[in-house]
Amino acid sequence: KEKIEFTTEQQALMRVITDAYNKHQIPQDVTKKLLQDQYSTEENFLLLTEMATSQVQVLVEFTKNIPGFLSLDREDQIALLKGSAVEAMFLRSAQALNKKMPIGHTEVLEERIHKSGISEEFIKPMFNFYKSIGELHMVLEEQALLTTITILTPDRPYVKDQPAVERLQENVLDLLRKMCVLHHPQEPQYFARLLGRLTELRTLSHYHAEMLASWKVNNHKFTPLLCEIWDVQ
Ligand SMILES: Cc1cc(OCc2c(-c3c(Cl)cncc3Cl)noc2C(C)C)ccc1-c1ccc2c(C(=O)O)cn(C)c2c1
Repeated sequence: KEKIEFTTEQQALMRVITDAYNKHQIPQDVTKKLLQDQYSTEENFLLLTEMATSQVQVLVEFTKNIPGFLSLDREDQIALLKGSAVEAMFLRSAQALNKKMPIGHTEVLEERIHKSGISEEFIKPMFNFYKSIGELHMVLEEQALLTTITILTPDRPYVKDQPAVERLQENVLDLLRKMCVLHHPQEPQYFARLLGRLTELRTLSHYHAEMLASWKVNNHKFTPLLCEIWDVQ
């Protein structure tokens, strides 16, 4: 059995990332709206748009706390955020739907996603992904590290200094590998399974581009922040 040891740097990195992940959450007033408003397709779309906009703000704040991120080239920081936003949000919504949300919240949230004008062909892979994340029973630290690894993906479009991003991502990958052995000692393949979800995320983000296009066709409006991060409009 491998004895897991964390270096001082790794312990600091783990604490900074986990604290940031905990600190930046969707505000209660947005989550509360989930239970109040009506269930029309239009109402659901507006609520989801508001959650997505709030989620992007949460994501930007979280990303700024990733050690080394703000030392990257400014344009590369933008390229990483734009390239990873959808994937990080799918991860976060999957984790939200799988965690013990207050009674009834999960069902209401799922219902609103089902009835928001997303066509069936995208609903299926989306909920399959939610299920596959739920089955992993990730601890919070693993969720935070996996989100960080998604953001620090070097081969996003327009990233100029990929090696600089690789160096940051490698530190987080090494830390996640150790965390997986520590929290899932019976499952030697657990780390590989987690990274396999990142491949599924890329597929989902391709579906997402088509989802946005179909919403646009039905003349659905997005917020300026979403238009900017998703290059729509
Ligand atoms: C649940 C959802 C949806 C969402 O985006 C909603 C959307 C998506 C889309 C879709 Cl449906 C699914 N996954 C990712 C995308 Cl990005 N694509 O377009 C839209 C809008 C613009 C219609 C953004 C964010 C959350 C979300 C995340 C975390 C939490 C959370 C917690 O952490 O405790 C509590 N609540 C209520 C959350 C809600």
